[in-house]
Amino acid sequence: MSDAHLVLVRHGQSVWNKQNRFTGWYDAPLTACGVKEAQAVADALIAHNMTFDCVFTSYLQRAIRTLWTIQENMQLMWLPLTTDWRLNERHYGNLQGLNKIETIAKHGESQVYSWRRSYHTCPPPTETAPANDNDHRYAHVPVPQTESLADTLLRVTECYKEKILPQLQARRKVLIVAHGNSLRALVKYIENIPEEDIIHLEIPTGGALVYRVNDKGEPQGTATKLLK
Ligand SMILES: O=C(O)[C@H](O)COP(=O)(O)O
Repeated sequence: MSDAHLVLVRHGQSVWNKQNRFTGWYDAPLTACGVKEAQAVADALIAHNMTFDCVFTSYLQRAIRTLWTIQENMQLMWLPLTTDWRLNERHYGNLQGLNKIETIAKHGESQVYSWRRSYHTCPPPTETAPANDNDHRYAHVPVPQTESLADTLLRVTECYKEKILPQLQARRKVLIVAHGNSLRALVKYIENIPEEDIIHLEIPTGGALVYRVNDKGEPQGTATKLLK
C-alpha cells in the first residue's frame, strides 16, 4: 500500500495581507503574488513527487483559489474538493479591517502581540451583529464575534477528526489549504505543542508543511517545511 501523507498549506498572499490588515473571516481575494505563491507550492509538491487523493479547504476565497491553483498546476482538478467553515481563519473580532501597525501604535506592542499570538486571549468582539450574518454561506454556521486560538482549535480539530482523520486512516494522501491561525491550531493539536510554545509558530503565506503518516493514520513527529 502506498504511503499516506498529510500536507498543510497556508493560502498565498491576499489583498489584505499586502495591506497589512487583520483579515480573519473577511473574504479577501489573492493578489497576483499570492497566485504565484500557490504555483510555487504546486511546483515544490511536483518536484517532491507528491500527489493527493483528497483535498480540503475553508469557506474563504484566498484558500479556495490557492487550492484551485495547486490542483490545476498538479493536474489534479478532477479531485473532489471539500470545503468546511471550521477550517476558516481565526475570527479576529473588531480588529478585522484594521491595519496592524496602526493598531500597535494605538494599543501597544504587547497587547497586539497577545491578541495575535497568545493561546487564550480573544481580540475585542465585533461591536455590531457578526459581519457575516447576511452571508448565505454561513446560514447554518454559528458565526463567532471573536475567537482565541483555543476556540479556533476546538472547531478545527472537530473537522479534522470528523472528515480528515478517516481519510488518513484509509491510507489516503491528504492536502489541507487553510490559514495562518487555523493551521497553527491544527499543528498544535497534531504535534501536541504546549500552549506556551505555540506563540512561536509562524506559517508564512504560501508555506507548506508535510507530515508522514503511520499505519494508524496518525501524522508523525514534527512537520517538514517543503518551502519557505
Ligand atoms: O487574519 C489575518 O490577519 C492573517 O491571516 C493572520 O494574521 P496574524 O499573523 O496577525 O495572526
